[in-house]
Amino acid sequence: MRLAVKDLGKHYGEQVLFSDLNFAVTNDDWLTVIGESGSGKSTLLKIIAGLVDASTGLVLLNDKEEWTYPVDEYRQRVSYATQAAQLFGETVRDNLDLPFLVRKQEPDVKRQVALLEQVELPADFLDRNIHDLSGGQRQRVGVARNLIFAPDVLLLDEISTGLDADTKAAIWHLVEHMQAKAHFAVLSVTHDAQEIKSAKWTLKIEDGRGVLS
Ligand SMILES: Nc1ncnc2c1ncn2[C@@H]1O[C@H](COP(=O)(O)OP(=O)(O)OP(=O)(O)O)[C@@H](O)[C@H]1O
Repeated sequence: MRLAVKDLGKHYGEQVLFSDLNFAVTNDDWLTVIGESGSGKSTLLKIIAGLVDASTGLVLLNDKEEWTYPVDEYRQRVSYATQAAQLFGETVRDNLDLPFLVRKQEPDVKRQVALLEQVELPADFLDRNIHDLSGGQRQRVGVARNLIFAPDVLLLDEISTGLDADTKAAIWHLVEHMQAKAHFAVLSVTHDAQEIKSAKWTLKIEDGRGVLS
């Protein structure tokens, strides 16, 4: 698997966020995306997720442009998690059933419970009403939903912002554990000092350019 960004640029009217971004990620890579507020980090992830159009350049998944994939297939391969996980329906189960339903499969309760346990939520959370969850619990359920089926690329948009240290640790533990098992690539946008400090590979968006280091 290889996801590449080629000469990518984005502007809103006169406002140029970035231009000529070039990089590629492959299995087991973890690229941490940093830069000042407003530099376009979230926009970059949304372009890669297929939610926002680029102004110039290409996003290639396995050498094929992202738009050539059927939308459902692309979303399954390139999974996007945001700061405020959008849960829907009534219960946690509704949310963890979704990845199975879009694949026309019967929900696998064992797998759902295993994922919950990895983010330190007990099995009976499956029947919790989503409105009764704390922010950190919602985020854990959101990330568990992204990882029920391993994607090729996991996009994390400031998912640990505002979370307490235990919740952050539980979520990172799940992502690292699943990456070691399934070998997907991670692109993670963050302002978290600890996360930036421990990053092995970073893309800094600075003055509209991307600097890899
Ligand atoms: N749909 C839109 N229309 C016009 N401008 C937009 C739109 N979406 C984002 N922007 C602008 O693009 C700029 C970059 O936004 P983006 O959210 O990508 O930045 P960011 O680097 O992720 O910022 P932060 O670190 O604060 O989350 C901002 O100035 C924002 O106002």
